[in-house]
Amino acid sequence: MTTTSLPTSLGTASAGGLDAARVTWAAGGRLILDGVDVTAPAGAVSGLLGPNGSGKSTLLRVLAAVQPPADGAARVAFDGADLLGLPRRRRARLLALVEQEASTDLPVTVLDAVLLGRIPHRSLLAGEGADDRAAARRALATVGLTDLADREVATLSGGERQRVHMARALAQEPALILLDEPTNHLDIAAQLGALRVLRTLAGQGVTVLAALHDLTLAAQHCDHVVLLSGGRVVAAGDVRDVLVPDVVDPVYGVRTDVLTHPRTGRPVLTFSPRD
Ligand SMILES: Nc1ncnc2c1ncn2[C@@H]1O[C@H](COP(=O)(O)OP(=O)(O)OP(=O)(O)O)[C@@H](O)[C@H]1O
Repeated sequence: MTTTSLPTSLGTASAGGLDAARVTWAAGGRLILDGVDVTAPAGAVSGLLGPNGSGKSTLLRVLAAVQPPADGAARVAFDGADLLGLPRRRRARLLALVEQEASTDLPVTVLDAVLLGRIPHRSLLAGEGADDRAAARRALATVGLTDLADREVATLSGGERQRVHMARALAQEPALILLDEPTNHLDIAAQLGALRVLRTLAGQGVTVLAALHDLTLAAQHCDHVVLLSGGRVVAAGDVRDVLVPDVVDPVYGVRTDVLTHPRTGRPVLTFSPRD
């Protein structure tokens, strides 16, 4: 496992944000997450960055209580509540997880798949109501899938499926959304569309934490980033502080040049092999 000892400036979660500390997870006798502290401020888009295998997906799954932390020292607070200790149904009303390889082979229509996001909001024995269908339709419209509502999910392209996952999470109307590579499979316009949806959610006060591989995309669209390497946080904070060669180069084993975006003034990163 790679470990790096770069300066870490942890951002501070504002009230209502995600604030996790000492998150550890192990598998096969190996420490995959090694005491991770991560914050995601409310009303902001936070990016979770790091090389392949650095622990991004694992961290998102532990934060979402899909897999338990390795020990009781972990604390995952959201809006002041102990997220891991909440009853499952209450947690499902608060948080949505959009996974990278969510199962899509069920013989269901796009609309039915998105309606699954409404389950936490329904009483146990009730079927879906008009409110649920309206929320699902809104979510489909937001990701541009209205015309595909009646198609079977199994017949969709990779990018269309990715948008179904996003729509299901939107239909859930969460206060915290965790996304694993939400731009995976998406063309450039669709990537911008997905990031625009996240920005809109943040504008509504939702806490957004998204694992991203594209550092320039993160630099353009994230308010705050957390960089993982070898299961540890090596830096966190404003993109202009974290996405700099001194931090990025040792983590990714590349040479980074940072340019300035002609329209936004934000960093654009280009990479060369390290000689
Ligand atoms: N159940 C498991 N058993 C053994 N090792 C695991 C398990 N789950 C994850 N790992 C290992 O933990 C490490 C972190 O995996 P994870 O999927 O969290 O990384 P990631 O940063 O999301 O990577 P990528 O960018 O490639 O998606 C990897 O080395 C992976 O092989």
